[in-house]
Amino acid sequence: MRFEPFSVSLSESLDTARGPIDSREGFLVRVGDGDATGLGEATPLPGWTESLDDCRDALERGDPDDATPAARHGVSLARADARARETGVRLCDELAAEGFESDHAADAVPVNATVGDGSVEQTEEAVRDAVDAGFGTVKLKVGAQDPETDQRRLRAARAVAPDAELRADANGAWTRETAEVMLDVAAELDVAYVEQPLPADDLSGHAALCGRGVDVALDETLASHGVGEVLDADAADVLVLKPMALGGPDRTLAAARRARASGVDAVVTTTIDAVVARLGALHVAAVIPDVPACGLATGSMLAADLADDPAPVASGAMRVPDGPGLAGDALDPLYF
Ligand SMILES: O=C(O)CCC(=O)c1ccccc1C(=O)O
Ligand SMILES: [Mg+2]
Repeated sequence: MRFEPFSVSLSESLDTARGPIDSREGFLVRVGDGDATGLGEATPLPGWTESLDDCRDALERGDPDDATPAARHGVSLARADARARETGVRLCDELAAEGFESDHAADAVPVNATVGDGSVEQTEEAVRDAVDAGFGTVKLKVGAQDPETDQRRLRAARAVAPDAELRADANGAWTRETAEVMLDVAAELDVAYVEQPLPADDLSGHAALCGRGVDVALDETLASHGVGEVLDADAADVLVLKPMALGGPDRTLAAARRARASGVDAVVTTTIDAVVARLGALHVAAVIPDVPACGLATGSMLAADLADDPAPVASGAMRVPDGPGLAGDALDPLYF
């Protein structure tokens, strides 16, 4: 296994209730050689994964595990890519063959637009742009400002996007009292789900919010408590699966399977990764039958990427690249 560091900047910072995300640092991971070379990416984001230092240490020692999910993701993705390339199939077909309920992966995945925190006017403009670009689903970052401003932002979004599926992601910012008020407003505006309304550790608080007329999705809680605990606590209607935070494509599909078996839906998103991990997440999403819109439309947030995007967003969806592996020969310059 070989790895090398990279850094990519966002063209505009993504403002969230946990602060802005301005750039992403990580490692490109390679395993094998020749036609059986596989490519992976380890791009840690503290809060969801280990630190950059701990990620590098785990890759250097060659022993990434569940305590270093980004490092494990890099290696697991590279190995799966190598297997797919050796077999001559798309990564998603290789992953499907390894066992979801179907052995058939989709050719395209619906994706949501991601609208960062901002003024009511900025929010309105970004939602309008997303609808004009063909997105059927729009996710708003909320929780950084006062609840009244977020309510105005949600109302403005609904007004300019009457037919869109709206979602809101509070990144754990609210108290239980604020969350109750905000979920009631979200229900009135027919918001599909509110993601991480309460801090990650508040399993019982989230369980109490379920059934208020708007679905509850959990993201950060999965990184700290794991899928089993969340499902056992009936704390979510939807799981937000980030392959980088869960330790790789294999772990992500296992989580999706467990969620579906419990009647809980699963969407796949990125931690705003570079092209390799973004494509990996796209292949994972393609394996989940009838996956709802996923948070994978994050490539356009990067000022520059490691390679041209082989799966650009068009009309609110991403086409899964032809294989073999992640993207056929489109990423050739990154393999060596
Ligand atoms: O889900 C999306 O639309 C994009 C991804 C996203 O919001 C995100 C990106 C980086 C870190 C955290 C998050 C998050 O979902 O909270
Ligand atoms: Mg989230």
